[in-house]
Amino acid sequence: MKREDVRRVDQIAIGTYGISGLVLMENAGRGAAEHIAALHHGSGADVKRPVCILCGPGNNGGDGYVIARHLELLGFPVRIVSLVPTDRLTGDAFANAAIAMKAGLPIQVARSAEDLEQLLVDDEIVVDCLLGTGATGAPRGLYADAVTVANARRGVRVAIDLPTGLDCDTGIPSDVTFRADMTVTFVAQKDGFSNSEAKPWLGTIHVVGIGVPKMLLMEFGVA
Ligand SMILES: NC(=O)C1=CN([C@@H]2O[C@H](COP(=O)(O)OP(=O)(O)OC[C@H]3O[C@@H](n4cnc5c(N)ncnc54)[C@H](OP(=O)(O)O)[C@@H]3O)[C@@H](O)[C@H]2O)[C@@H](O)CC1
Ligand SMILES: [K+]
Repeated sequence: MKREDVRRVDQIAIGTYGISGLVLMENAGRGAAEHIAALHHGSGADVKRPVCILCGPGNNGGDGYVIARHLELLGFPVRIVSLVPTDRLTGDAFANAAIAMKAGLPIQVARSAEDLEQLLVDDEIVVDCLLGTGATGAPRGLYADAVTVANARRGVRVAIDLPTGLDCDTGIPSDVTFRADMTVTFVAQKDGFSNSEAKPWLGTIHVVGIGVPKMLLMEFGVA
């Protein structure tokens, strides 16, 4: 699907079908958490690797707070590094950040590249909830720093909905693009994911349904 179409599907699901955006976000985050948890089985070790979730300013970041809550339930040590103070979040993202805070999930705010250098460590699963379909252009400022630092760490990298920096319509990566080992994308594959140039940045792709009715998916030719 095209970026604008998948955003339209979300809007129609909420505005016309009456599905709460919180329900869509919960389905997205729970589905993503289950794929992240499944990464662990291969390692055989019974100790679950710690997970660091990088959260941006929008609903892609909102997914990260849901993922954190579900990964904790699945037994993973989890922490959140947000690039914005949580009171800067709005809507469904703010709602899930507030739930995460009340639930005692560890949240740290990174304000500079130095903060990110200290907060991101090796041997974690790093989850990219920085930018999703709301991104325009190459990652700017602290978002570029976060991608650069995350790519430099030794660990498994998971992109949520799309790797930050990758244009999901064309598949063309920016100079700074999150290099994912796995991408969990919502509703449907993004058109750009079929561009071979995008492969090194996507890793293994999983599509997670978020509860959008089949009738609506069929209208957009994805069911
Ligand atoms: N209910 C739903 O809709 C569901 C949505 N879902 C999830 O939401 C995601 C879409 O969320 P979204 O629309 O909030 O956009 P998102 O990508 O999080 O943030 C964009 C913001 O970042 C900024 N920004 C933009 N470009 C930038 C750049 N180059 N460099 C730096 N900053 C940049 C800009 O903020 P501004 O700078 O304008 O303040 C912009 O507003 C989607 O991918 C999926 O994961 C799922 O949960 C399913 C249900
Ligand atoms: K992302």
